[in-house]
Amino acid sequence: MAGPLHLTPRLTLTLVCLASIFLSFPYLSIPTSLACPLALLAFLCFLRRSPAVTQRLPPGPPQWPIVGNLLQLGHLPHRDLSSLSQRYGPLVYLRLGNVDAITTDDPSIIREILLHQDEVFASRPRTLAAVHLAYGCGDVALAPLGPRWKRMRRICMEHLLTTRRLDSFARHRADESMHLVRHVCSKCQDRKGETINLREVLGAFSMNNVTRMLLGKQYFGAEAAGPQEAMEFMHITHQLFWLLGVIYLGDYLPLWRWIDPYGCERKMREVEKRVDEFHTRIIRQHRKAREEGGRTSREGGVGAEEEEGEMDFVDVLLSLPGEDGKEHLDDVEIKALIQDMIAAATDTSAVTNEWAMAEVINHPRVMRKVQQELDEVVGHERMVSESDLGSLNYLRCVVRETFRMHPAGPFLIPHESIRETTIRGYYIPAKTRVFINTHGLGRNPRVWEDVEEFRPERHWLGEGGGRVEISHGSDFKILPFSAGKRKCPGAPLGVTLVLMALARLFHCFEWEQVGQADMEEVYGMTMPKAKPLIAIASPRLPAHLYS
Ligand code: HEM
Repeated sequence: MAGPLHLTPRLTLTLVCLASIFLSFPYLSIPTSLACPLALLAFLCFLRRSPAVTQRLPPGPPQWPIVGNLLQLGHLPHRDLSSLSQRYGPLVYLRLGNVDAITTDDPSIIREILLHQDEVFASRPRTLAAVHLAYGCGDVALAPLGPRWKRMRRICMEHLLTTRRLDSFARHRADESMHLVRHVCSKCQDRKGETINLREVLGAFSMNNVTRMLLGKQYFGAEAAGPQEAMEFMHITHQLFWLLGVIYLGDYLPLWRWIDPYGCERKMREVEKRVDEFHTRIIRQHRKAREEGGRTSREGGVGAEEEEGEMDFVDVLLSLPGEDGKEHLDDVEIKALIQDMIAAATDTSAVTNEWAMAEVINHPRVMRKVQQELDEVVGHERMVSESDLGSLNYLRCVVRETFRMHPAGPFLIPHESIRETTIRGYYIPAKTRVFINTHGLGRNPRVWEDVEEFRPERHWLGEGGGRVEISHGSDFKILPFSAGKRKCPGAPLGVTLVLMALARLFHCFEWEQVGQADMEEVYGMTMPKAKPLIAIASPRLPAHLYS
């Protein structure tokens, strides 16, 4: 099939295409002398693809040689894929470099993938970021389907994220909710009218809640671990999120991986090393504390069950037996789980809270209704507590609407098929990458009316309609925590952190927008606002409640 290579129109197109990648893709820039031989080699591979297979694939946009549809993905790929879905239908096929991919924003196709064919589609691609930043895919979130993922997920479900364990941290969460209120209060009382950077405030709230559970430490605030450690921790986690979110060309065109002109893989290795040192230190400190205590749980003469309830996650992991009769889990397994808990829990809830605050502050009508509900359910003589959250149905609609418009994971975490299959008669090859476009789903005009309008009432079940659920329903029209084997195991905790922060902030303060509302997003593993949310707060409850 691949004859002698003249400068045919197709080859010319190929080379033009390569030139445009070098110009347009931030992680590629290679000398032309290297580009040409690579281009020819990749071009031959392209020509060898069987047209018979392509014919049975789902519809999709025409592909460029070598890069396929990579150039169609800009800096907001979820929006680019939505446009393709609107044009080509509910199931779209793409060729991203040498990777087969499908995307969908349609509830029935999503149900097919996550429910009916969960066995086929519940794996993960082995990306370079996952290899470097998740201990060789040895964690839960980025691990391919298999016995190791199953075991690690079971540890999460049976030992870390159980209702009993999460209940045992309720006191810490209550402390952190009060700390959140005081943090904001200090800004509006000392310097009246001072603007508040809600990204910082909400980021610290999520981070402290997670590090208290995980490491037994608060990182920002009164009992903080120390400014240097906190800064280091924040810096590493930011780098980690950024690298996990990057669409790295080396994952799609491995031939060019070694060029890495912007040093992306080098950065991954650097962060990998720093993260590993950080985790090694945490484990060492915990082991030392356990040795000094001379036991596996805290002193004080309480019963073993009660003591175990007070262990932080690292303590729990250190106390678990390992595989094949080993006395303990391997350090690498513990580190991979610590890594997952930090990465999966902090950013998701902080990003959701910032979007919800931005939308509500931008819609004074919604803010009044949220506060009216809080005043009815909680009143003005006490703070909101976790037991109130189930009764705040309008606030729950606000969170649902936030997830519709601003899902924390715009593509969930991309799935991968383990074997070939068909969907609606279309052939889907093995190892196809699956981009379930939750951003596109929430703004799909075939599913929702007035998609750009923030209107929590659309989720209202009516008086006596029961509690508004925040995770997905059987209609798959909204999917904040996914479904099936890979669904988020931290959803109940995530919902509590989101509802609690919002309830406290709207119950305790009036909010005023600073400048123009700005609702632009940036793409990443999570999808934050492009600019941090800045607002002005003033207290609305009696002064003694803030002290
Ligand atoms: C508002 C908060 C949260 C949101 C919106 C969220 C959302 C998600 C989403 C969309 C996924 C990917 C599911 C898929 O690929 O199909 C996921 C996976 C995961 N989440 Fe969450 N999450 C949140 C909070 C948490 C918390 C608090 C924890 C743990 C403490 C957690 C732990 C995990 C883990 C371990 C996975 C990987 C599951 C697997 O691959 O088997 N998440 N989450």
